[in-house]
Amino acid sequence: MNTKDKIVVALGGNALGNSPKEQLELVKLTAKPIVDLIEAGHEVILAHGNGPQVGMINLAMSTSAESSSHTPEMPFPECGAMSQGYIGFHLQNAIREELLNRSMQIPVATVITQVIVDKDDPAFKNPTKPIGAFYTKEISEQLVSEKGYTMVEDSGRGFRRVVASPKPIDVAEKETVKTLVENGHVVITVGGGGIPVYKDGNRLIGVPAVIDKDFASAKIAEILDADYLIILTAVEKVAINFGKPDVKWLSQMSISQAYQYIEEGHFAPGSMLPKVQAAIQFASSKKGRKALITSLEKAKEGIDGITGTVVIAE
Ligand SMILES: Nc1ncnc2c1ncn2[C@@H]1O[C@H](COP(=O)(O)OP(=O)(O)O)[C@@H](O)[C@H]1O
Ligand SMILES: NC(=O)OP(=O)(O)O
Repeated sequence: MNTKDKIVVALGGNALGNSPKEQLELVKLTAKPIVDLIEAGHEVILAHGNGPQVGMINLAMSTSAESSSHTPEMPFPECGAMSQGYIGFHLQNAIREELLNRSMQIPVATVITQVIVDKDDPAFKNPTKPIGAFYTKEISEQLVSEKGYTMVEDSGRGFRRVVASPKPIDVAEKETVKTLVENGHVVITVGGGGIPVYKDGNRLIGVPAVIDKDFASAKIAEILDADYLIILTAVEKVAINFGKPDVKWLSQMSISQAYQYIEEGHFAPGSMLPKVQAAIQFASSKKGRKALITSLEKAKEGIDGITGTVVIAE
């Protein structure tokens, strides 16, 4: 990595936890590797997931709606907006505090960000994005019959609800984000992949979906002309034969190797597959751009080239 890169960091679920209390504790740890990058002189733009949180918010609202006429059913775009505010609140304060602890006076802000999608995206007819908690097979079957949810098994970790996940086309607040970044602010944007909206003349209209934050992160990284996309998740490296005795952890993948591994089915849909696809998208979008997939704990070592999986154009 060059001494001063523009880096989009996409934070996975393990950076945030599953409750406000857990999140408040975890973001303190999350802030450290982020601030290490800023201290090293890089321009950092943060994106984050919201799968567990948006599922939790939506479920809480729908349960309440049944029991109380005072709580309306909360549509997904509004749930996404709430998740951006809730996560951004904790994350921006943790980063602000870590910066101040290191005597750095750098403004930090979360931009409530809308991401434009195609309202006719075929994804609306085929829900694939896992959200909310993990359930046993029995409870999952109950949720299908009682609530009409679509449920899938998620990477050997249990069953989860899936919702539509259209591809990001553009970021509505991109000029605001650019201006803040150019003026030295640390910006948290496209939280939870951004609030999905489509354009209708001058209006932006919310659609019930959850955009994948890995794709939205690659999109904002391209828009901002970033040098690096870093996807931080729960594993240190990407593997082929994941979960099998002959598992092989990868330090580097060329674009063509990555396509081949996708073809061979090595990356689970809804978890590692979108990360690898987003890494390919960004690394192949312009010469010199690199994507790195590693764990939050190993972020610093990954950035120093010691670990992680780097995706680069040939
Ligand atoms: N081929 C693979 N290599 C590494 N991890 C994989 C692979 N396939 C599936 N996974 C799983 O994908 C998870 C990351 O996806 P997920 O938890 O959905 O991401 P996020 O950090 O964005 O919440 C890993 O922790 C791992 O359990
Ligand atoms: N929106 C989104 O991609 O969230 P996760 O990363 O938590 O799945």
